[in-house]
Amino acid sequence: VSLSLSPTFRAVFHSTVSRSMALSGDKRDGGELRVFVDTDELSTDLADYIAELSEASVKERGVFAIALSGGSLISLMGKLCEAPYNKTVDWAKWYIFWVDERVVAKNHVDSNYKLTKDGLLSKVPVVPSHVHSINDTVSAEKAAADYEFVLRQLVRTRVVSVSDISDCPKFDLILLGMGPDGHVASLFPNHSVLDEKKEWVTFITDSPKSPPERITFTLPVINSASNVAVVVTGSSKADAVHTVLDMVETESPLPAKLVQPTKGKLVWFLDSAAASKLESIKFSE
Ligand SMILES: O=C1O[C@H](COP(=O)(O)O)[C@@H](O)[C@H](O)[C@H]1O
Repeated sequence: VSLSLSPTFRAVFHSTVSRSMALSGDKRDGGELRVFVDTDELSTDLADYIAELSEASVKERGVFAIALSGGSLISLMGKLCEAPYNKTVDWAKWYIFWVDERVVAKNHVDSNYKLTKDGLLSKVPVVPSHVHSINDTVSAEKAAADYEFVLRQLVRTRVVSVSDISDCPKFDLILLGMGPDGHVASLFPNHSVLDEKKEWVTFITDSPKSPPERITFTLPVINSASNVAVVVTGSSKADAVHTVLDMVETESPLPAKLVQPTKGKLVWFLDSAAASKLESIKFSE
């Protein structure tokens, strides 16, 4: 696909740049790629995407269980706080979780909870008791165990669905960002946590990105979701995007490449800077 960013092409650009991604060695149809001219257009489509999934899930199950990452994702979700979404989304039916969290106080500048509260949750009418953040008064190990316990209760009562092929929770939507090193959630390259198969929530104390202590959903939980979106912007991530989506051989796969929902739907949202090194997409002025 060769694309140009001419004004007449803009509308076509974000709606038709879609290709089937082969995400593993087998022949599964892997997912959808959406590329946007800029972060503003990406944010608009992301808000639509989340609102549509929320509506479908509330219709089907009566609730919407969504797990959020921190980082740049939260400001990219900002349009949800504006019209029409602030009024049309059924916020009272949302149950909110964190895919990963830094083990710091909830009012600490590094807290993913604080970021989300300031940037999103304080601006829309979510129900406080539906917001499930970690216990910030205990060790990383205990915080992960406590969080998994809470999750197990909510799976038991079906606030969060359960996978029909494993005992894992099946979130209606998991939203991920990706770092320039290819990490997603707090799953970092070459870290043993990538091999965790039994736990739903685990912890690390040696994150290469500060702060060192974090809790994170494991890959089996992420890959059991009904929908997973990976939202990536900026040129600093273009190499990692190319490595993952163009399936460049690496000694060990980048964590983002291991995001392969077993039965769910995967969508990558990229701005043109993040997509700039993709082989099948050429940009010109
Ligand atoms: O440390 C983290 O980084 C990733 C990526 O953040 P971004 O700012 O580069 O988008 C984020 O998804 C994760 O939740 C966070 O803990």
